[in-house]
Amino acid sequence: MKNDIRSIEDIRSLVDTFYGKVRNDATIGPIFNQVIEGRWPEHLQKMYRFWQTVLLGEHTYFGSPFPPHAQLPIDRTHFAIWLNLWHETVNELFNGEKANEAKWRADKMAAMFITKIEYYNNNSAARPLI
Ligand code: HEM
Repeated sequence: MKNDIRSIEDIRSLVDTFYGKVRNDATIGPIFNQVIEGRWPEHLQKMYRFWQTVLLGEHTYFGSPFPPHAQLPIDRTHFAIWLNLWHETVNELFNGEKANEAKWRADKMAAMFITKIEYYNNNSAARPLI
């Protein structure tokens, strides 16, 4: 029986397993690796803080999630792969309310990112403020 996401150790295991899959994905892996290069440890630390804040209510992430994505060569097909790997990872490791919330939050954030990216692509003069 799988447990729910309850601690920072759970968040680390979720994030590490997920980005392990992301890095190996033929479509989205190279996009991450090109931008992040040798900064994977920092990126993972940041993502622990992000999900710790979102899921555990422990406010360790102070940032703006969208701007780093604004100029990436990504569209809904990339987000579909990202979300598929995220759902797969959450389901493999956890079960419960927080696990469901992790999937729901990612779905919502991805939808918001896609809306913004498509908007900026169609309005080349506009620049993301936040
Ligand atoms: C195919 C889809 C995605 C790609 C290619 C992508 C890629 C990236 C990259 C390259 C960075 C910047 C890393 C750096 O330079 O340090 C980043 C940061 C981040 N991503 Fe994504 N991402 C994707 C989807 C998502 C989704 C769906 C979420 C939310 C659930 C998300 C949340 C974040 C957050 C919170 C950061 C840190 C922002 C900050 O600097 O404070 N990403 N992502």
